[in-house]
Amino acid sequence: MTRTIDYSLYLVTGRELLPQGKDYFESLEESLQGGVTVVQIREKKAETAEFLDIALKSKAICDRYNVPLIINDRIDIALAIDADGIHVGQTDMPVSMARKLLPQKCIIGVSCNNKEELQKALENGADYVGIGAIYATQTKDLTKPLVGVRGIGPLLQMLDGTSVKAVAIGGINSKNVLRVLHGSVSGTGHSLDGIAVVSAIVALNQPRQAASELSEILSEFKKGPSIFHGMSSAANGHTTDSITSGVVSLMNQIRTLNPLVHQITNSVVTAQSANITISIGASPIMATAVDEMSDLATICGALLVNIGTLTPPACAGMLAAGCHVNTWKKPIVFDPVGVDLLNKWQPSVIKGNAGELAALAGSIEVTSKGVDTVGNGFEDPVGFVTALARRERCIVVLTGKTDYVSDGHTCAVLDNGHEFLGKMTGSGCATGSCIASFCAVASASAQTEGQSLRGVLAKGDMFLASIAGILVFNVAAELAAARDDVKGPGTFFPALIDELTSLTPEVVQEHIKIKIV
Ligand SMILES: Cc1ncc(COP(=O)(O)OP(=O)(O)O)c(N)n1
Ligand SMILES: Cc1nc(C(=O)O)sc1CCOP(=O)(O)O
Repeated sequence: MTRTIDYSLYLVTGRELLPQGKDYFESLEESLQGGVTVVQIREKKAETAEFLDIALKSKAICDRYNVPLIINDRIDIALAIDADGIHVGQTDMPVSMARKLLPQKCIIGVSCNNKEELQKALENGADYVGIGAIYATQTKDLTKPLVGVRGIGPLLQMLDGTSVKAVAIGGINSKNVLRVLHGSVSGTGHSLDGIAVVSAIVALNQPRQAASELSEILSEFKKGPSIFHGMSSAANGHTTDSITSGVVSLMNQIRTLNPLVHQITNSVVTAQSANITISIGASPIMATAVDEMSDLATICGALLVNIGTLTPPACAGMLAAGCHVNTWKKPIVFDPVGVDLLNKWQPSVIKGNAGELAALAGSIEVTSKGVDTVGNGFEDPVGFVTALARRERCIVVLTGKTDYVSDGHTCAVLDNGHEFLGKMTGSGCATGSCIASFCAVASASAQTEGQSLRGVLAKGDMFLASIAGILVFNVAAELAAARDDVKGPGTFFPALIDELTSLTPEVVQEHIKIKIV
């Protein structure tokens, strides 16, 4: 009978990567102690006798930990040591032939880089697939395009209804593993069965510690709450009353906390967004240089990435900033869309107008002219944002005359605002600054004592924070537009800044127009 394999933490060996002086067998044993669940012996340069010797000794060690052993490419070695299975690449022994040569109990894994290869692996009866390479790697010369985190989901979806398992491989380490796990879930909810690594364990002096850290992240991810690991508490049943009191609480905290909100935004609105951030009680920093991103991630409360007038340095800054901020488990608000960036880091909130979000979703229902949406928007905006939030595994905010906020389960429909906002450039960007500021407050004030944050992408209720950001901005806009000194869009903006500065939670509570669907 085929052995049941736990693919969670799949170690592929690489003797050439061992730190100087580290013994291979000692490293293997330590990684098993750290929580490796399956091992593949990959020897690209060893002669047969040496490969056999290593495989035999490795098998004895794996047996002691009851961990299955797989052999890379070589069926003869797999047979000789009674391995649990083999792993073949696209140019190795075909799966159907390997199946004939190996005992029935042996599992067969195949490397897949794209849909065609995966389809063939399925037809040929593979037991599992290694999807890669996800990121660039120093361990192997790659000949095919990177799959990227966002390329995994569509491949996993092809495994729906089959018993074929999947691991991701290539450049995965303790810093990016959570992004890989989160970002790869398919639209049908199919997740990876595990991750395969070489250098993230083998190249380290402390393989036990490295394996244990990865193992902990994997198990926390598996048992995490269903809604994006704490980014929304809406599934527990938000009502309009609970949202109102949550918004009041965030507003009460923002001026005391005065969170630093790092914003990489387009050049048209930089000063305006910074002033709006100050007026609501947060503190903006509009840095773009890559070198500053690591330090900024330690001190900022949240990051807003707003792609608009993209320049190569700003783009590099966005890439680096997101990775560092993810590491610190702080919120990222993304406005609106750069798929390459989403391969590298995970936003907590995606915010955009109908045209921008349609482009991200690949929908042709709505198009854009410049930054503006053409037409009336989506026929079913609630269904659209809810589905997109589920797919992107974060809060989605659709802005417009009516604003929609969803965490993939609950959708809040917000009807505050004023037509002058549509006549002011960058009002959407300013909403992003407000959302990011309240995300920073929600994150800083999240109660996480006694909870492991290993599997968590960002602390705090980002659903509530997004609603707070929109409400504060839109209620202030209503108050500004109603003032006697405001004659039109020109006098509106300074009045808006004044109203944001003096806005109280009580006034927001009085004006709030919200429906939960
Ligand atoms: C789990 C897993 N996935 C992919 C590979 C790569 O195998 P292959 O394509 O055969 O390339 P080489 O390992 O031969 O370089 C793997 N080994 N394991
Ligand atoms: C062995 C291997 N196969 C890959 C594939 O894409 O099929 S990537 C890879 C190397 C993975 O090493 P590391 O974890 O050090 O990046």
